[in-house]
Amino acid sequence: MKILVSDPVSAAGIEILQKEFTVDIKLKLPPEELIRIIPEYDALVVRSETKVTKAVIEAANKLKAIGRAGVGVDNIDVEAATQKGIIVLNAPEGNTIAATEHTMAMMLALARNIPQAHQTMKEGKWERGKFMGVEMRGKTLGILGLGRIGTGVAKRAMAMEMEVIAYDPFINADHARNLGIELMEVDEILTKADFITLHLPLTPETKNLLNKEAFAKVKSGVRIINCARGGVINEADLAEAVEQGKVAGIAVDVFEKEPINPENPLLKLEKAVLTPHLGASTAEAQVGVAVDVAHGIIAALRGEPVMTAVNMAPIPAHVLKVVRPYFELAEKMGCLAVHLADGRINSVDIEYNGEISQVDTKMLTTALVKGLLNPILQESINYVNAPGLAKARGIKVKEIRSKESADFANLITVRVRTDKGEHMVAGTLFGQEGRIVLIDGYRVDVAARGWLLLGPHLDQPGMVGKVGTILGEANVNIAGMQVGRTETAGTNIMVMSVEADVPTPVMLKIKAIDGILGAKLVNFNAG
Ligand SMILES: NC(=O)c1ccc[n+]([C@@H]2O[C@H](COP(=O)([O-])OP(=O)(O)OC[C@H]3O[C@@H](n4cnc5c(N)ncnc54)[C@H](O)[C@@H]3O)[C@@H](O)[C@H]2O)c1
Ligand SMILES: O=C(O)[C@H](O)COP(=O)(O)O
Repeated sequence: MKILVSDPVSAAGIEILQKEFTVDIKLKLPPEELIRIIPEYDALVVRSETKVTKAVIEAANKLKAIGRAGVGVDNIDVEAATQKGIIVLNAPEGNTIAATEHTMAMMLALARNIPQAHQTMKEGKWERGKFMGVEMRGKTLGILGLGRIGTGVAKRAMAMEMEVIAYDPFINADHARNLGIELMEVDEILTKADFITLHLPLTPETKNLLNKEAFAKVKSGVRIINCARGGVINEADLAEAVEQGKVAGIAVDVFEKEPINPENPLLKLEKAVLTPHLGASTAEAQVGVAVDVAHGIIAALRGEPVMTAVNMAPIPAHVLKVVRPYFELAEKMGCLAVHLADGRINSVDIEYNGEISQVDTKMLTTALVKGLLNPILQESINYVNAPGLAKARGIKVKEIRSKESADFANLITVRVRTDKGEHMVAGTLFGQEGRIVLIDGYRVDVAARGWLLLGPHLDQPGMVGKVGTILGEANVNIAGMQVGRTETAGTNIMVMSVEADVPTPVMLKIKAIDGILGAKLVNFNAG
């Protein structure tokens, strides 16, 4: 598989990718060139410079994953990617400290006019009277967006004896209070804060959050720091507020257009401290995000769940710990169930019994649906597109969770209903190994790997021998065999692990044996 890296990403991440894939590094690609070459690639790795537009995504016929070595994904058309089943993942934690520290540096530089004073020194001047600053201690800092970076800034500001207030509608007020931060609405922050710092993503909701109307409400002499995204503040309105003296100064790292347009009004302001999007520019952060994004890309290309995907529901760590060992089993169970089923699938019920039912099992359900669709659809199925593809095919997926579990500590049961009948498979973990323990009500114990030949048959002598003879004549080795029985005698199921694919003519011979009630071959290696 081939990966394109189109922005500067640390060698630490590239080397991880190169161990498994061919990696092309092509920087500063013009948009039309990116569109031209993207069909060759299975994954794309970017930072904030490459614009992954709808047109790029439409041209990307092989693309399975887009990795962002950093946090903000506003340069990627996530919706278009989701519609195409492309996983978009980021590296949200690697640059948190770097961006937090840059914010503090910008705030202090702004409060003490450091860049402006430095510039006069370089010009051979000694202008002590010109650069009167303000202290941070005792001032109110308003934080817009109390996520990873916002919280880091809050903690550091409190160490400098600032009062911290914050706006974040998605943060629990008790959580904020425990940190010593009072949550407020934006307007209240505008009227109270001496310093305002932004740590919000750029989304349709946050675009132009600080505009002319907002600047009309701010405390006169407020200082504003933006190390989040250009576009969250309207630059023209900000420049006007600074020129009018309503805003005493600004420190800005991110711009509506990057690289910055030479006409940008912020460039002309004396009371502006500006850096060219350097928030994540530390050696440590770049290694961190590159390594994290490399692991995310590898997981995505292997078809495993991606913990940092932004177009999949995130899985909290305590849930992940419980469900992670079951991902592969769930996927294989889906694969087995779809092989058993004849006809059009109407619904899939997945029941979780035991301890596992006590956590959110949505991602396991997605794994199972992925395994179920993989053998029947041409396109590549992943954790992003599986639920949508099932829905588009009219398959109703239902989860049932119950703490009760009769014979096993944990059991996953899938029932597939088609227009021709119903089939079921149940599985559990023995230690770390996934085992299938029920097939259509027959008690079995098989590992879900390799090739599995299933032969429901009449409970009469000689059945296994006849199948074994046909396989032997076809030179197909049997690695393991068992017969599943139900309480009610009459029919059994033979389950054979075979060491190679069974050719169709051989399967037809097996199906034709008198007493065999339809044989199936499941290839767990596929997909
Ligand atoms: N300058 C840089 O180099 C640099 C580096 C890293 C991150 N960033 C930017 O900083 C932003 C924040 O990063 P983070 O790691 O703290 O992310 P985060 O996801 O941890 O925090 C973002 C916070 O914003 C809040 N939020 C989201 N939508 C909101 C809305 N409509 N109104 C109010 N609050 C909203 C969320 O609840 C969350 O708490 C990123 O989105 C990125 O754009 C910039
Ligand atoms: O969102 C981010 O992670 C930062 O803005 C960093 O962007 P960069 O990777 O382009 O430096």
